[in-house]
Amino acid sequence: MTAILEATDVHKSFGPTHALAGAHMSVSPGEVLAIMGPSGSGKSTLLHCAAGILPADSGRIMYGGRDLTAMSDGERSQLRRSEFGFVFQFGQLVPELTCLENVALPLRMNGVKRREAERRAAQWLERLEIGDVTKKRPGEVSGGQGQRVAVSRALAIEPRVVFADEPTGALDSLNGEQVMTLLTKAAKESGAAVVLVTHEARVAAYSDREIVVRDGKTRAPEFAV
Ligand SMILES: Nc1ncnc2c1ncn2[C@@H]1O[C@H](COP(=O)(O)OP(=O)(O)OP(=O)(O)O)[C@@H](O)[C@H]1O
Repeated sequence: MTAILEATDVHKSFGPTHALAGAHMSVSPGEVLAIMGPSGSGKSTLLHCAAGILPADSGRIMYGGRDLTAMSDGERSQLRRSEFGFVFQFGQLVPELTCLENVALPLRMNGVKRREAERRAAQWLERLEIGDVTKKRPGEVSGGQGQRVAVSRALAIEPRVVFADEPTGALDSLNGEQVMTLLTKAAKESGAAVVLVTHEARVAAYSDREIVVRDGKTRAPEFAV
């Protein structure tokens, strides 16, 4: 299938650190891609560049036929808001809002009216099997429940690509497995592509395909030593 997102020969430095030195990745609709590799190898930097959060120094990032690197900051943030979903390891929920309001927030930012946004948010919380947390604030739910709220929030806008950076990094293995099962199932059902950064093989096992980053360069795992 044609890739929805494709990064080619991406370079990115932070001062003297060459975080990416010729990285490639591509993901198709409905596909779960795992980006693996040791700590500091450049996995998160590749995800951030591919999602248009960080500007690459050079290389090409094509999303649905458009070059992300040629877009204005405004166009890129509009794209992130309306077509990309994000799940990170920590601290992504707004502590003052209820779980329901957290999930409804990206919909509200895309112009959906409050009542409709909260109706859809409640459906997502049900799908992620946490319908009972709607009125609670993030500080009042468990780590596993909080991560499911984060997944609900990422999926609520029905994104075409979900970027997940160590989404289970702060969870025990049972909660981690549940979050990965629900995330990949919900993404598959909606035809979204998933770009998953992890250094754990048991998390990467949920992917359809893996690439490995070493010293800022990517390769398929069979070539990695
Ligand atoms: N904002 C930044 N400023 C300076 N250096 C950075 C920044 N972000 C990343 N780096 C450096 O770039 C390199 C790649 O970092 P990156 O976070 O992409 O690695 P990673 O593979 O995701 O690591 P980890 O698994 O530990 O999260 C590292 O040497 C890191 O220290």
